[in-house]
Amino acid sequence: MSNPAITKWLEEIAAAKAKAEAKAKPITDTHIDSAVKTQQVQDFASQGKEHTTTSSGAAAAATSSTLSKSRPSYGIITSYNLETRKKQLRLVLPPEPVKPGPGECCGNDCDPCVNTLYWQDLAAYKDRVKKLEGEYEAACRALESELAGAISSMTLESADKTTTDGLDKEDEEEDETGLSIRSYRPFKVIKKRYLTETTLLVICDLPYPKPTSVVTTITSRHDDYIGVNMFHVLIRFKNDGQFLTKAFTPVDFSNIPVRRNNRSGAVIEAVEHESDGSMKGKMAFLIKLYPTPHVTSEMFRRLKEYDDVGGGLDSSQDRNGEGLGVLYLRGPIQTSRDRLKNKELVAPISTTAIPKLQQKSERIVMIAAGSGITPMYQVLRALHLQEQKDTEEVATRELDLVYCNRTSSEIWLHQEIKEICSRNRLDGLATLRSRKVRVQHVLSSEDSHKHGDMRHHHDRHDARSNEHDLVHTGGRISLKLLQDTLERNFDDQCDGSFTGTATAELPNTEHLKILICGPPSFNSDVSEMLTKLGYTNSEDCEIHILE
Ligand SMILES: Cc1cc2nc3c(=O)[nH]c(=O)nc-3n(C[C@H](O)[C@H](O)[C@H](O)COP(=O)(O)OP(=O)(O)OC[C@H]3O[C@@H](n4cnc5c(N)ncnc54)[C@H](O)[C@@H]3O)c2cc1C
Repeated sequence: MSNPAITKWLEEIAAAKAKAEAKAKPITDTHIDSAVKTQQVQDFASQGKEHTTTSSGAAAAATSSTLSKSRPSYGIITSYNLETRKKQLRLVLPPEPVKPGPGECCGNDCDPCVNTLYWQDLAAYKDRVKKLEGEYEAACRALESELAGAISSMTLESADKTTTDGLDKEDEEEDETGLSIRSYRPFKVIKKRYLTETTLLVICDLPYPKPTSVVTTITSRHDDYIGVNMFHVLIRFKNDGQFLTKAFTPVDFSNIPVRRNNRSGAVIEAVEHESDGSMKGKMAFLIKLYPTPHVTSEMFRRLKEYDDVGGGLDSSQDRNGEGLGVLYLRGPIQTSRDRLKNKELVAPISTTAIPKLQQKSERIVMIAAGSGITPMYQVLRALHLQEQKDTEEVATRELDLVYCNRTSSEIWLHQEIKEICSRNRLDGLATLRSRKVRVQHVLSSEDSHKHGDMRHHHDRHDARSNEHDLVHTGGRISLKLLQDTLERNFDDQCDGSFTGTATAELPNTEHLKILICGPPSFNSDVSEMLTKLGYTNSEDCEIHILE
């Protein structure tokens, strides 16, 4: 004969278990990529120890009625002890956050930095533990007073709530693209291709963030700050047990119009040719490879495409350390320097400065070297998207790109930049038609015979479009070149659309934004030159060094 009281207890426990499992299911079946799910669980499991406290009854003999074992559960766990035939409560504390190890901070003063995240997590963890302990004490007291009778549904409710609350909150904070700003997650490498000996294209299986999540501000004419659109992603490797963290700026190849008869040299061609469009809109990185020994380059050389590795996705942290088909990413992130400027600039622009700035024509001068083109490309893409949405007449806008490399074979995104800067409509897509665009290439080690002995060699001139690729050979970026660019001192090879002044004085109707991105020595050289030329941060001139 079964004891009706025990039967009732067991029924209540089964009901509570079913309820908890039903609650757990949507979390386990979240939209996040399976790789991400595994990593989440693994993160929890590996990043701290679970602390358990048991109340009432022999814990060893207890048959626990907890949440699904497929996910970690924290909080007050209710179980039924078959030996003592008594209900018991157990407090399972969440894992304590783990202090970032050496190499987990990339040193670029990111926001948020892993160390900041750790201290925030630790403070939140302490609060959570304090709260849980308080609730546990209250639940134990309630249990003692209720021990003779049926379990209070209130207590169970509270236990369930405590157990899932924290996780629900974390889930709400998930970025819908699958990238997380707080933790590293593994993503499959779906394409690895050497574009040249020193340039590697890596595409991961996650969408490039949607314009709404990263480039919203540029779509509003009221927010004139270009910098908010630029972001990078941290890639973390594990090498010989040590973390190696580096920043990379993703490139977006979705909706780039590439002329069918003019595709040579285009990165997008390398991608689309082989993938039937399946790579479009994915997170792509262009990686500059340095000669051996260079640890970061070596990690990328060892990386494989996921399909070549085979087997199921193993989210082990060592997987990418072994060069297998997974990259651990965290982002999107802005550099702190950029962020500070955002704070400084957004406030005045969003209030009284708006009408004033709107009257001014906008000019952007981008000065890049090597892999420093990637954030500039983000700006070009953002402007391109903006123009696709713009239906109204726009104020006069000008854009200059000065791109420095050693040789023409090292130019990244050459064709893409040409296409995006074209005034023509291609495949039904508007490009930067409303801007006057000039692209200048500075090739320090280019064979001077190739382009003749010219400082300003006019490589291409098409009066029907905005494409004016000027090529300067046989020298690095100079004061003269910068001055000519900023003052629009171009010779008559241009189509006449640049008719600016010949003095360093800015026309008071113009708002100038200068963006600089290259190696540290390049950034400081260009900054010094700008100062010499009289260009400093002011109401009419913003200088952004992206580092
Ligand atoms: C916000 C941000 C975005 C970035 N985006 C990109 C990007 O999109 N693509 C990209 O490729 N990089 C990008 N970088 C640079 C990247 O993060 C690395 O810094 C770069 O790959 C150099 O690697 P490292 O820091 O390990 O080099 P380090 O070993 O610290 O060397 C620093 C520099 O020394 C030189 N050097 C070192 N070893 C050698 C060698 N063997 N031969 C020749 N020169 C050498 C190189 O100029 C190198 O950059 C970005 C950096 C930042 C901060």
